[in-house]
Amino acid sequence: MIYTYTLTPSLDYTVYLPGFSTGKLNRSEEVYYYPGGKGINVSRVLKRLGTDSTAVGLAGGFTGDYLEQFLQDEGIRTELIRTDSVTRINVKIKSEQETELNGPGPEITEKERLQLLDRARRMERGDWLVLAGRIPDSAGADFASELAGICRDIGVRLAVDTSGPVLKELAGMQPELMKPNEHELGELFGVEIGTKEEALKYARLLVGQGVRHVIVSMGGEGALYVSESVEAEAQAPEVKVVNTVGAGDSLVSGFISALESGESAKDAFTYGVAAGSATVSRSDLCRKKDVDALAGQITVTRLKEGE
Ligand SMILES: Nc1ncnc2c1ncn2[C@@H]1O[C@H](COP(=O)(O)OP(=O)(O)O)[C@@H](O)[C@H]1O
Ligand SMILES: O=P(O)(O)OC[C@H]1O[C@](O)(COP(=O)(O)O)[C@@H](O)[C@@H]1O
Repeated sequence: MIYTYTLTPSLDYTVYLPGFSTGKLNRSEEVYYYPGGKGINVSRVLKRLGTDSTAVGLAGGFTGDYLEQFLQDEGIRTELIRTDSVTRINVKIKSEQETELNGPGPEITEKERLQLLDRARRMERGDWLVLAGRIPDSAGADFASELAGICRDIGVRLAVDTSGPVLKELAGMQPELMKPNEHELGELFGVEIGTKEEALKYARLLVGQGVRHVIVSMGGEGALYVSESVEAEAQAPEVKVVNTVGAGDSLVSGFISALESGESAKDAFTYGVAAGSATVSRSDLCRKKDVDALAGQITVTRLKEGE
């Protein structure tokens, strides 16, 4: 089973308008209320790609009710702990530019923290735990490393798609997959990353620390894949950009879904990039038929042989 962990879910209030000015009244023409949070997006895309998962996390208030119902209506298994904090609303403004306003995550109590850790203890060898999105300070400084320790002890494959100082700790705990974008990778090593060559250098350092698969996503530039035996670079296909929210999450979903179907890491990487780009071209995440079509158009260059 694949479990996605979202400590900071959201309702993504997504508005489209032709022009947006700060300090003025703006009227939007089209609005959507999508469930959000990175792990939630991973579960939604996995479902569309035909792979089941369970969305674990916290939900509260009217937005939490909406979120849970929405996921259940899509046939996604949920194990959301009900919390007193109202699930945040993240505002995504789509105009000439994309502007985002993300709220803080919930205040996590000690009881909730222990529940999240206990749930991981009941997972089985070979399961995936996808830890995605921000980890609020209230979860405690050692939450992520405790969770990673549980995964390591049981043999649960940990996929990490988060940001901030916790990335450094997790990199040393043998996660199966890390998917930083170039900025998160740079932050991890205290450098600015501007080219694929620089990204490759730091991705190799992560593999050297014991991460099995490293994917560095670089927006419209595509992505890099690095493991001990294979290194590859993918060009993203040209697509009309409608909404980039969830592109990184879709990449993670495409990669895991394809690996679970028995694809090689390189083919899974290609499928992941296709899923990321297919998501960008739609308002509400990718559809399988678009991912399948794009996967055939992606150029992947092997930088190192193997597998
Ligand atoms: N403008 C774009 N055009 C085509 N594909 C894109 C674009 N932006 C993102 N993607 C696809 O989505 C993937 C993840 O995007 P990225 O923005 O790097 O992730 P994150 O959301 O984690 O920052 C990219 O590797 C690429 O495949
Ligand atoms: O575009 P990405 O990075 O894949 O993730 C998008 C998701 O992340 C969020 O922006 C939340 O991010 P954080 O948990 O890092 O605050 C959600 O609103 C959105 O659904």
